[in-house]
Amino acid sequence: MTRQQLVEQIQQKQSYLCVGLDTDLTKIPKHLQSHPDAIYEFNKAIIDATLPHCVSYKINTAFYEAMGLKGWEAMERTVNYIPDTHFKIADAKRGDIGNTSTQYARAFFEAMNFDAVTVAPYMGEDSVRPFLEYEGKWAIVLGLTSNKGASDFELKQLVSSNGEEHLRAEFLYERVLRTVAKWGTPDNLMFVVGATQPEEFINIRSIIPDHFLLVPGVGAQGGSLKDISEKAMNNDCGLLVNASRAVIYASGKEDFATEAKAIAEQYQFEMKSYLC
Ligand SMILES: O=c1ccn([C@@H]2O[C@H](COP(=O)(O)O)[C@@H](O)[C@H]2O)c(=O)[nH]1
Repeated sequence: MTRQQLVEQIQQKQSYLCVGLDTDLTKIPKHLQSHPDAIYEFNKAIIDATLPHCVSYKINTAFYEAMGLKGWEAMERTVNYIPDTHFKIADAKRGDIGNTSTQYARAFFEAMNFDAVTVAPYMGEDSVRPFLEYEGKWAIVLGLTSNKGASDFELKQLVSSNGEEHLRAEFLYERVLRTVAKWGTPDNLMFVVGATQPEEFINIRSIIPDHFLLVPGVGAQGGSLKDISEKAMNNDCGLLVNASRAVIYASGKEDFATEAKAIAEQYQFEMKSYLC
């Protein structure tokens, strides 16, 4: 999906919600757990219910990989079920030497029909580049993540080498944004920014004004949709805000899909107010 198509979807739907399909067999409703295709059946019901309220789905591959072959099959069937109107993200956090990243890119962009893959930037340009070489596909690089451990490396200040002592030394995540932004364009590169890092949103936008941000951390992790929307939206919206557990586990009973729809609709309603 191109940037223009994504922006059109956001405008049409008046939503920048990404529903996270972090589907865990132990957390889905009891009546589905014994179904031979439980994960796929659950995902299908969630997708049918939330489709009008979101523009994207994010499949966190860990939940599927953990189930072995059956999990990979459920992932593939799920991604094929999502219509092409919706932006399909493999949250796989890949990245390796170029020769290996090329195979990861093939796995998600050729063997499977994802629009984007999340990528860890630690191994540098050759590890990210293979994900940027597909027309209409995207790398979503980890910038400032939503977890507590973001302070272990991402929020560490680098020792200044330019002699500008009056300036605060750069955070590692800022260096990542500035450097990685040169490897791609706002048409094939997004960044992950956690909704739990509100004090950094304005700074992030000053460094990468045009890129889309994939924002996990609202809902179960307590981040604020209002904060991210007011501080980091750009002229194209520029945001995909993810909620996984808050939507898919809105109810643990037979009404799970109806309740997921209701939560997705609430997010869409709030998003509408920030878009106008
Ligand atoms: O910084 C990050 C990067 C990725 N994630 C992923 O997003 C979802 C969040 O799930 P919730 O249930 O809405 O909390 C999940 O797949 C994470 O692995 C993140 O949370 N933070």
